[in-house]
Amino acid sequence: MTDEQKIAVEFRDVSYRVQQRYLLSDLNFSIYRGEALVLLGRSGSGKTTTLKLINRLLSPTQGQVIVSDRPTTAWNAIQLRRSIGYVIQEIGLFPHLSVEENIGLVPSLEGWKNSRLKSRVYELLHLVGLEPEKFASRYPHQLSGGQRQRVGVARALAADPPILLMDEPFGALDPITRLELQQQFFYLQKQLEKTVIFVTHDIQEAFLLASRIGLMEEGKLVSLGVPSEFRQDPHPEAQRFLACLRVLE
Ligand SMILES: Nc1ncnc2c1ncn2[C@@H]1O[C@H](COP(=O)(O)OP(=O)(O)OP(=O)(O)O)[C@@H](O)[C@H]1O
Repeated sequence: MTDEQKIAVEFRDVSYRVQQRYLLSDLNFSIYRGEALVLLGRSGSGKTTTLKLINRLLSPTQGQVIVSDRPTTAWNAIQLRRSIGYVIQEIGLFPHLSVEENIGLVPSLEGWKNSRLKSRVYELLHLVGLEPEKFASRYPHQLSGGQRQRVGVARALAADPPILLMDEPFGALDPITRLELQQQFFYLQKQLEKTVIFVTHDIQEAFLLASRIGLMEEGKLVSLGVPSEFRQDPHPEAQRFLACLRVLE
């Protein structure tokens, strides 16, 4: 594979501003196929805004975000979003749709036949550790937070998108369920070879999941590297995050 073929998403000189305020500036980095890039940063550092530029919920005010070799602005927005799974914290499931209908939503919009759709939904429920017979017909309010997040992951995977965006998907869970989901997700990502961009402010989570960690501070990417490089990074914000890790050790 050439270097270009290895790249799933590329930020080229990207800035994003609202009126005169820059929420993101000078982002230049690539996300490689099959990697789990964790965007780490404190609250308000610009992580969510960066994710939204990938599935074109936002467009750069300067520069380009290239997804699968095309700038997001040249994509049909609907097609682009269907090729990118999106998991966010808590919200996201449609309350009036069953688990089965929630997971099957995108494939059914893509015109999948009922029998194929059902077997896909059941396969995905197995994959995320929920018994299909028990959960397929439930509604979101009949699930625990952890089960809802599993359904959210299954839904994001439904149409087999090559790219997954995950915005603090496990943030609201108790620590034990959280670790369980993180570990399962880690193996799932490796097995399915998805390109994942995962947002968190939790450095422990970053170390658990990341093939590379990108650190954001005030709308800038101030560090990018594999976890062992991050551990050695002298940048003050990296040091502040690493100090949180040491408290836990
Ligand atoms: N539409 C908007 N208009 C103006 N400012 C915005 C808008 N959206 C976000 N912001 C600001 O941009 C900054 C970055 O927000 P963003 O949601 O990307 O941060 P984050 O790192 O994801 O934070 P968190 O971890 O709290 O979710 C914040 O200061 C936020 O208040």
